[in-house]
Amino acid sequence: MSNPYLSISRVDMTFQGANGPNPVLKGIDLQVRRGEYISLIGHSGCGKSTVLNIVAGLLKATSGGVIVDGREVNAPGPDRAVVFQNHSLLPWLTVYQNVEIAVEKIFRGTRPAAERRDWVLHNLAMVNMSHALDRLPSEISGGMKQRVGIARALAMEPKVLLLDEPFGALDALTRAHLQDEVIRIQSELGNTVMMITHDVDEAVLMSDRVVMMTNGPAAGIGQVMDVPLARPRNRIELAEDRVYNHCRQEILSFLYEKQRKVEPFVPARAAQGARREKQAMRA
Ligand SMILES: Nc1ncnc2c1ncn2[C@@H]1O[C@H](COP(=O)(O)OP(=O)(O)OP(=O)(O)O)[C@@H](O)[C@H]1O
Repeated sequence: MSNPYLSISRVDMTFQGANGPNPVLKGIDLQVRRGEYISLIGHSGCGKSTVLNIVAGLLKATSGGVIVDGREVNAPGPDRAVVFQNHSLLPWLTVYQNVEIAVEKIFRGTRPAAERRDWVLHNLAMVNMSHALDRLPSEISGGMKQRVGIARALAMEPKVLLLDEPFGALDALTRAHLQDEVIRIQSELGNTVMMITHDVDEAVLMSDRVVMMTNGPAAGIGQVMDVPLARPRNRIELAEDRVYNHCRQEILSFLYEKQRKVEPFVPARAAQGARREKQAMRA
C-alpha cells in the first residue's frame, strides 16, 4: 500500500512471565489507509489487545514499530483514542464532564471556552446523549456509558480510533443500535478505525477489511479479507446478501477450520465429572 496512514511493521512481542518468556506476537505487518475501518478477529488470547495496545502506545513492542501519519509511536497520545469494552468513565464526573475533561486537556490552549463547550455538546449529541448531560455514570445504562466513552474518544479528534471490543458487554439490541451509530458517525467523519471483535457479523458489517489472526503462541496475521460491500450498509438487507454471506463464511472457515482452537484439558472438570459418575452409580 503506498502511503499508509497507520503502519505496523514487523512487530514482535514477548512478555516475560514467571515461567519464562511468553512469545505472543511474531512478525505483525499491517498497513491501514486513512479513513479505513479495520477489524481484528481471532481466538481468545491470540494477542489482539496486545496489537491494539502497542498501537495505542500503552505497550512497547519487543521489536518492530508503529507509525501513525508519519510519526513513530512511542507513548500514548491524543492522536490515538481508545475505547475499551468496559467503559472507563470517571464515576464522580457527570456525562458532560467526562467528555469535557478530555476536551479541556487537548484544546484548552488552542480553542476558546465557548467553542470547547459547544464541542463537548456536539460530540454528546452525535451519540444521542444530550438528554443525560448531568447524570453520573452510575445513573446510566451500560450502552449509554459506552456512548459517552465513544463521544469522549471522538471529541479528541484522534487520527486513529482504537476500539477494543466496544460492544462486547452489551445486550444484542443495544449492541446493534450502537453499531449502527458508529457506522453512521464513521461515514460522517471518515475516522480511521481499528476495532477488535469476536463477532463475525460485527466484523463484516462494520469493516472495510477484516484482519484474521492465527492462534498463539507467536500469533501472526493469517489472512486479510476485503469487505467489498457498498456503504451505507443495512443489516437487515445484508442478511440475504450473497457477498455478505461469503465474507462471513470466509471468516468462519478461518476461525473454525484453519485455526480451530483446541480447548485445553481441564483436570478439575474431569475429576468433577468422575465424582458425579461415581455418585450416580451409588444412587
Ligand atoms: N501486560 C501483559 N503482561 C504479560 N502477559 C500479557 C500482558 N498482556 C497480555 N499478555 C498475554 O498475552 C497473550 C495475549 O493476550 P491478549 O489480551 O492480547 O489476547 P486477546 O486476543 O486480546 O484475548 P481476548 O480475545 O481474550 O481478549 C495472553 O497470553 C496474555 O496472557
